[in-house]
Amino acid sequence: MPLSPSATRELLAKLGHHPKRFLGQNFLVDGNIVRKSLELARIAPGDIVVEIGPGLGTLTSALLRAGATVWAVEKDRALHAHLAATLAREFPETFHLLEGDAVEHPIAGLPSGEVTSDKYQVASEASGTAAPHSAARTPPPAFKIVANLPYAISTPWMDAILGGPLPARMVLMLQQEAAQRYAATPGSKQFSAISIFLQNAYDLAPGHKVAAACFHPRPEVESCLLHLVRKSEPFVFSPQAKAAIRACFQQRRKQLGALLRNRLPDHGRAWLDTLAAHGHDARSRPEQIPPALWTALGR
Ligand SMILES: C[S@@+](CC[C@H](N)C(=O)[O-])C[C@H]1O[C@@H](n2cnc3c(N)ncnc32)[C@H](O)[C@@H]1O
Repeated sequence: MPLSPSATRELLAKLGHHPKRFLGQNFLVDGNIVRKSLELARIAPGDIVVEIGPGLGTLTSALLRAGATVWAVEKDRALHAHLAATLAREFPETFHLLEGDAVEHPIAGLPSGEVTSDKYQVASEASGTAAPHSAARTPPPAFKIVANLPYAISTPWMDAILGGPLPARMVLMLQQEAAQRYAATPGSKQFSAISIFLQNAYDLAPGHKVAAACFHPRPEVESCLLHLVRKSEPFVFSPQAKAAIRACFQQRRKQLGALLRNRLPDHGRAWLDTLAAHGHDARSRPEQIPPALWTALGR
């Protein structure tokens, strides 16, 4: 599989394929980054790995050769056809390739029954409550995600992933701006709803900056390899709680009391009481509230 810039250019020429900007087609051409991704993800034979946008198959090939079973979703029809004719033939048992959109298929068609359990209780739609998982239940078989993401879809895709089932570990190539938003702390400009959803489910290791020269063609934005490990007690927000939090951040300079008055059945009173116990009040602004305090919204 291609790794060097020249081998990548040759393969693209042979396929008559011009990288599509709107699909974020910046292919990895650096063996160290591929190795680092597998190392951070602690890939071992028998692992179940989801990959988003396998492209020319550079990461995919390394994952398969390391003995992982890979479930991948690729939107580009021509690249999907190329992978179907090459890697899918070479690894008929362990490579599952889907043509489609990763936002619609966030875990690439991996049967959720194989990895889901009732460990993560997403709140009931009717009650709008969210509950953490019970540690007493049998954990589901772990799966991991390793991907050089198309940057345009990283946040809607991440949002879909955080609805569960939750991968045990994720190693993601992201636009640096997105990585900063995911890891942002309260009070910073980047702190947003996705920071809260993500940080309540995952521990984030400091990201590694990745040079534009590691891709062909070179992206115009900065890239970052982010490593996320699922918390021992991850919290999955209900759709209602997510909507309320997103609405708060759309007017992030407004006071919480005013923002929640018409959003929650009790005008947000119960939640504001919890905040008060932690030194915040109705005049606090959404960007000041730490991620863990938002989990009380749905309880
Ligand atoms: C940054 S490239 C990564 C390619 C390859 N994994 C690599 O590292 O060289 C992103 C890939 O995602 C694919 N892609 C873009 N949007 C997608 C979407 N919505 N769903 C699935 N794949 C998508 C692109 O066609 C491309 O192959």
